[in-house]
Amino acid sequence: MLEATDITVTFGRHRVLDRAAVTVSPGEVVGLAGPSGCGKSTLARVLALLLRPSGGRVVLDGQPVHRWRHRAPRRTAVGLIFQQPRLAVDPRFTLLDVITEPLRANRRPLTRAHELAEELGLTPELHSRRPHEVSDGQLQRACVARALALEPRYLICDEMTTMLDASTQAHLVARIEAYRERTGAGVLAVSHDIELLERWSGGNVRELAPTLPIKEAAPATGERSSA
Ligand SMILES: Nc1ncnc2c1ncn2[C@@H]1O[C@H](COP(=O)(O)OP(=O)(O)OP(=O)(O)O)[C@@H](O)[C@H]1O
Repeated sequence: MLEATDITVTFGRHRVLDRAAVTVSPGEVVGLAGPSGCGKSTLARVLALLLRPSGGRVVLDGQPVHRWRHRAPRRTAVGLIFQQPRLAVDPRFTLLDVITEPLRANRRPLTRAHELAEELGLTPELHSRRPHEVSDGQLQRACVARALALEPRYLICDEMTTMLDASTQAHLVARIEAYRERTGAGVLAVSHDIELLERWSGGNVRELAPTLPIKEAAPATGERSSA
């Protein structure tokens, strides 16, 4: 189980999350909805172990996460797919490099990259192209393949299909569903598209409420100006 409880995240004076909570069980799809700016992506990054919260705790399969900077194998337990693939890849990489990167970093057989490319519908002529030579949909397919490469136990899909057409969206959701059914992975799907979340999660959707901005701290009595 991937559990985040009492998560508080503050950027400067802005409290983005205030005791937020979400839990994803193995094999489950959880939808995460909420208005723009309420902190969905921030919570997704906390769950993906990329952002250390100011407060609260994350527990991964019974183990509390303490060492946020440590590149331990548990990092590979949670895969993350971002909304904008162009911001999520090195522009010098070919699509095959994108998929191969986590395999290489974790000393896994690279042959798996070709299988993943095929599963995601990336034909061989696309493998050697760089991000500027492919469509957003083709690049996102490579990013999904990259996220699946190390067979994560949990997958966080942050607005994964927002910018894509309906058929590419359906294809990517179907690939992740096939992966979930085969491996029993848990999925957190973040989106503005409530219909997509309802359909994908079978109605298992959490709504994240926006927090109020932190109020200016009142000056202590003794420090009050005489003006
Ligand atoms: N690294 C950061 N530094 C400062 N502020 C940040 C940072 N990351 C996010 N924020 C702010 O936190 C708030 C929540 O951002 P977040 O991206 O989590 O919202 P969201 O609910 O995913 O929004 P959207 O649905 O529009 O993608 C926003 O006001 C954003 O500007």
